[in-house]
Amino acid sequence: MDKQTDASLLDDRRRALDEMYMRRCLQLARGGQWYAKPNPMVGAVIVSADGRIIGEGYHVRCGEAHAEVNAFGSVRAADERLLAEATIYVSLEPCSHWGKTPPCADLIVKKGVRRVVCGCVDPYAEVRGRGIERIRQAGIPVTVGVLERECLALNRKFIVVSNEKRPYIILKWAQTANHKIAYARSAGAVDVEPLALSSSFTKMLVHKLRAENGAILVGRETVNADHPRLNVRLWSGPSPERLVLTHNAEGVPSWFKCFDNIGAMLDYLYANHRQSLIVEGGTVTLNSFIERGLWDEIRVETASFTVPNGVDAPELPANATLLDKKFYDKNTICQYVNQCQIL
Ligand SMILES: NC(=O)C1=CN([C@@H]2O[C@H](COP(=O)(O)OP(=O)(O)OC[C@H]3O[C@@H](n4cnc5c(N)ncnc54)[C@H](OP(=O)(O)O)[C@@H]3O)[C@@H](O)[C@H]2O)C=CC1
Ligand SMILES: Nc1c(N[C@@H]2O[C@H](COP(=O)(O)O)[C@@H](O)[C@H]2O)[nH]c(=O)[nH]c1=O
Ligand SMILES: [Zn+2]
Repeated sequence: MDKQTDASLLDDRRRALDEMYMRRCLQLARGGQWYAKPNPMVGAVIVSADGRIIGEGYHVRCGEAHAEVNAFGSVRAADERLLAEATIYVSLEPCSHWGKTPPCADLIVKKGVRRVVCGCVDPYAEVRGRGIERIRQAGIPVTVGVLERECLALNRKFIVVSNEKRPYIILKWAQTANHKIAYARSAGAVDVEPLALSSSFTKMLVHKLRAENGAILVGRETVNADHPRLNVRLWSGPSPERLVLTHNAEGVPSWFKCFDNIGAMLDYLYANHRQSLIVEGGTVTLNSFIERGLWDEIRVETASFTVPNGVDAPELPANATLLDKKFYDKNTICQYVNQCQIL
């Protein structure tokens, strides 16, 4: 075996090991999904020279310790001496700024590990490569970009908020097999029965989605037609803030906050630290987001039956890329992402 092959075999082995430990970081990071917001979810593991995980942690709650601090804190006293030869893996670049806690890059340098591996650069303007730079300047090698897509995807809401200064936008609708979202309404008709498209199981998933996102929006016609509650009743967790788009707020129930344009509504959500928004519809409202390219994810539930003469569902935008398709009894739920995004 020549030298070159030897070296590349070693590289392959190291890459595979790096990916394995980074997978554990990603798994740990998800523990922060409820309370880390609006901070990103981050996981870290510390691996001794003989490949044993001697410490691990994740960012549990906004304002409290970062993943790296918790990982170092979990190392047993008997294993402290192994740190000098250890590698720390972190799903996001270690921070370099004083936020609610001190910089993790400084802690890593102080602890004096042998190597640092991070999943992706922190897109947050105050960090964005400065954490990596600080560690390298202290003479510790840093590998960047292990499982990068997964690490970025995990925090896509945080990334959109940081880069676009607006909430992450999920367009969501349920439709019949012939792409109708509601029964047809004749002019002036009131109290047309809402079209039941979700099953009892997928309804539960809808409420889970509500609990995971900061705000939910409908158009005025949907308020008139459905009298929706839009709260979390079939799952546990906080209800999202409820919003309506309309040029005339008169008669809209008081639990809705009304806006007459999308820009002002997004600015309000950003200023109030709402990280994500579900746009429930109807079609006019969904299309006004699609026309402006203002969406990050689309979730479409399709039932197996058809109705004649209903309200047409929006057309999927050309850059919608299928990420996931799941089958639940007779219904399917497709999740699309915006191709223009980092994913
Ligand atoms: N199956 C499903 O998933 C869903 C079905 N539906 C169904 O959809 C039907 C209603 O849909 P549709 O008729 O398309 O109406 P919408 O619910 O989308 O409401 C349209 C109205 O919302 C306001 N609006 C929308 N976009 C903007 C904007 N960019 N700026 C300001 N105001 C805006 C306007 O109100 P105004 O005229 O007051 O200014 C507009 O007339 C209902 O029958 C409902 O049952 C609704 C949601 C989900
Ligand atoms: N009918 C229908 C949906 N309709 C949406 O849900 C709203 C009602 O919410 P709530 O009052 O909280 O139950 C309604 O106004 C419309 O926006 N959604 C779905 O996922 N599947 C369905 O089958
Ligand atoms: Zn940190």
